[in-house]
Amino acid sequence: MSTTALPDLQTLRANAAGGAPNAQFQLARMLLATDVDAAAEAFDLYRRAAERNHLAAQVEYARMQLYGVACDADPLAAMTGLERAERGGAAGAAALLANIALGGIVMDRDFLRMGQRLLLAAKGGDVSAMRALAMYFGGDTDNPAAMRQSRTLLEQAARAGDPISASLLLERVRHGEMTAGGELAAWQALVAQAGMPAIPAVPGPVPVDGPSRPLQLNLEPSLQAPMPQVLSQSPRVATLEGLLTPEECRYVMLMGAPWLKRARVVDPRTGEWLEHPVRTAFDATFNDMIEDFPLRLLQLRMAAAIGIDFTHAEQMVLLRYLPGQEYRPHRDYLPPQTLAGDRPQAGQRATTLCTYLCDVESGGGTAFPEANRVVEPRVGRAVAFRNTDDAGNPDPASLHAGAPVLAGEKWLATLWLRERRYRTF
Ligand SMILES: O=C(O)CCC(=O)C(=O)O
Ligand SMILES: [Fe+2]
Repeated sequence: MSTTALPDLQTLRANAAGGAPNAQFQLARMLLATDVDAAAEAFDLYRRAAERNHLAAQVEYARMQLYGVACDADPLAAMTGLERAERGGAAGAAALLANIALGGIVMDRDFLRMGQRLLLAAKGGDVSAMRALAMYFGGDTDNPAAMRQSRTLLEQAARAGDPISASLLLERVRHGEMTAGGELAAWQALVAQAGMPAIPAVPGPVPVDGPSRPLQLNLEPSLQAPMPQVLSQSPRVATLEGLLTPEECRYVMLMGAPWLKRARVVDPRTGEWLEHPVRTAFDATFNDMIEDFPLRLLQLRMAAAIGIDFTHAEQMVLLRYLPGQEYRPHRDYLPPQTLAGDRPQAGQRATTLCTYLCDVESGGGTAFPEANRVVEPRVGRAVAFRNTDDAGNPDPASLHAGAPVLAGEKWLATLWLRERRYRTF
């Protein structure tokens, strides 16, 4: 990141109009950060700078193409642009390509190549890649070398200004999984400055202090999931214990917390989104821009655990319930108007997977009245249920509710899985 002061807007505009790629890039970035209506202008500026071989502009231009900002989404064009930027040495391009590859739509799900790309990106200073590798190595709590590597990567990302990494380090210290070093105050300052919300305590395993094994970067085993335990056949309900690790739960909460707002529901008669007493929690949607490599990788595991490909998943939703908040009995399948407006070719929300991200002091179970079962929230546990019958028709027996939280907080990640592919990359 450049430490030199940015030129003023007028000078930038003049230089950008004169065709200077760096001015075009900086102006586009400034416009996107300050003016929601300037996306089209920024897109054009990035395109022009990208054509003149400005690497960071190539990455940002491709990002807009990938997410369909100020243009129709074009993942294939994004990939081509990113490969060009990667060849030029853009760390951000390598990280984004690894992200795209996880979808397995426009690129192969080549886990070895993804790992290499993350290493390259992290070496080049990309904080999202550092975080992704830190999460991967941090899963190996009985290998001291892996835990050291994980910590080093998080520290690097925190030094580069990433508040998520700083929060992850602080959570490890908070739960005695790691001793604080001299940078503790810097992490705290970073987290405070970013306004990171507090998350509930989710203690993880304390790393062992034994002999180290050699480090390996093999992402594929990250997809291994616990076996579903069937609770009911009709409606079809199953639970999965330990689908996410405690640190992954923290990760999901930290990534989503800044975006939480009062939840709304679809009016089944009009298809309109409304605030309603039926759902009184706070929610946040992990849109494409938030969905980084670790978030996509853990969704891949969640979907695979119930035999569905990740690409069928709608954007994951984070829910946070305070005492008294609940989600009254409802069904997850979409009314025809809503379905028609949101990728109808993907079909119904055939399956729901809810993963509890923390323990709840009291209350907050997920109730299935037709099955006479209640699933209690437990950190890392998931409950999966079918919303349609075998013929694909909405199944009214899929009725369920999030019971009121009585004490503590309930944080939950919900994945709604369509019958067919929903994602574009
Ligand atoms: O909070 C719960 O336990 C249920 C959540 C739910 O029904 C949903 O997210 O669709
Ligand atoms: Fe639901």
